[in-house]
Amino acid sequence: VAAMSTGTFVQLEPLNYRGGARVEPVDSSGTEKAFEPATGRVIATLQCSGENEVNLAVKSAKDAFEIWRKKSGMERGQVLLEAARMVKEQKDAIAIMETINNGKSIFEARLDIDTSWQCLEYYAGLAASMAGEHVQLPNGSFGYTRREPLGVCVGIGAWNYPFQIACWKSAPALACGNAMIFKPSPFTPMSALLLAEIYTKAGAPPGLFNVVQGGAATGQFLCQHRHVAKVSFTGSVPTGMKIMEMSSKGIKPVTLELGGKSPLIIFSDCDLENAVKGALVANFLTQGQVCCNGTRVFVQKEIIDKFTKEVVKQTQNIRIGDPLLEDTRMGPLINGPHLERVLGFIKSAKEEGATVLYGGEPYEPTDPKLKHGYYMTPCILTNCRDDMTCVREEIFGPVMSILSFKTEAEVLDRANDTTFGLAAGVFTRDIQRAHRVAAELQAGTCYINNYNVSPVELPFGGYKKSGFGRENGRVTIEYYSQLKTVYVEMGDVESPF
Ligand SMILES: NC(=O)C1=CN([C@@H]2O[C@H](COP(=O)(O)OP(=O)(O)OC[C@H]3O[C@@H](n4cnc5c(N)ncnc54)[C@H](O)[C@@H]3O)[C@@H](O)[C@H]2O)C=CC1
Repeated sequence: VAAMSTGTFVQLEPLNYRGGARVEPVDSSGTEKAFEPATGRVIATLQCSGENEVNLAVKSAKDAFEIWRKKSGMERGQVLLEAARMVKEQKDAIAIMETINNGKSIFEARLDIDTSWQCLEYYAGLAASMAGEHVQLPNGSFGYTRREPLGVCVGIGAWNYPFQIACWKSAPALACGNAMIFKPSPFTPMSALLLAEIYTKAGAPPGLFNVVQGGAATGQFLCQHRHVAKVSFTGSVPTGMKIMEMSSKGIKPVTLELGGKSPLIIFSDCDLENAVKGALVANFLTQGQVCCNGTRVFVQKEIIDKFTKEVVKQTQNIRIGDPLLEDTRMGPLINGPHLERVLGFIKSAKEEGATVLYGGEPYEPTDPKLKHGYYMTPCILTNCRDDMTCVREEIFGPVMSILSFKTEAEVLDRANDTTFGLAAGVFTRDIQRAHRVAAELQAGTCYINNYNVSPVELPFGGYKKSGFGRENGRVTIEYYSQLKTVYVEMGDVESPF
């Protein structure tokens, strides 16, 4: 599918997927360009799907749902398991596609594909054991519950983890017996198609997983469609609000995975080497474009100088460049406007009195073919205050803000003083403090002595404005199914009439 080196990929096939095959949309609501961030090349001009195409996709998904909902959990699990096997088998090709379209290093893209097939495997396993309850009632009567699918679900994805988001949404949806229509971000239209092809080859009925390309207009057609039962969204807070509002008109349940400005708290009794590594992992994966990043790094006063020195040293060593090269650890940002936005945050940080200890500049790799890519050096800010823009707002780029604190009570207050609540982290050797702090942090995921590890067995999702509903873990079954109660009368009807 994909060429092996940066600057050579050409998109030839249609980018919508409907009824088990790639198709061109029957109508359009405009066009969007997708780039190769490493070179700035346009690699695809998308036809954004119009209302007719969305209607066809929903119709096709509905047909597949009628077949799929009647399968046993075990049968559904077998298809998911085969799909997981194929993702694993095609890991390199999928990772290359992801790197070309997103810009993250091939090293990281491979890790994303690992969590993707693991997610498929995990829900394949759960599919077979989904069941209701039997409840005994007076006089031999009884009731039972059936865990039933919702119907046609819509997944809307962000551009930072295109393939992984498609898997995290579709695996639990399909395991529960739903069909899914997935709309990738128009910046990253490519890799969801590879997943669609895999599902079909693995034995999913045609239409069970359709891909519809487009931006806001296409997303609205999907959310407003009367035969769509649920929307699962990953993206920004403002768009999340719109999704919820649209879905409310149809009383449709939503899962919202939104942004964050997560705190990472480093106590003086920590293992410093691990804390430094943790801070880098919390800030610089995927060029810092990660929703759960721990971008507010609170460091206890006694160790802040030592910690900062080591963080800067290790940040300087991050190899930036062609993301398809094996030893690259940081690629380009997603596009030009986003790079400008991130650099703008650094400018305002300086104006508000922060010190740039390292990085935060546009970067031009030596390879001439990368000249028009969207690279920057990762940035460490110190002398930050809680009221600065760089500390309050989600930057979604490789920018770490270091803040000093004295006491546990103080840092908890400051860490929780945000409208977001996606994740949080604490580094300490004091086991009681670790759990006490984790219990007090207002966040959907709290890491103790690590950061940004997301095993599929654990639920992931937000508190506060970071959203609600969960992805991964057992609990996600609840978000893709509904419970039917069946009452069974064994005696006669007693009527007051
Ligand atoms: N909590 C999480 O799991 C994650 C959250 N994010 C958040 O996503 C944001 C970055 O992603 P972006 O793609 O820029 O976010 P975005 O909100 O601009 O777009 C997300 C998706 O929504 C679609 N969309 C835009 N307007 C729409 C509308 N009116 N109706 C329906 N769909 C619409 C877009 O085409 C795209 O597919 C960041 O704020 C980040 O924090 C990103 C990744 C993971």
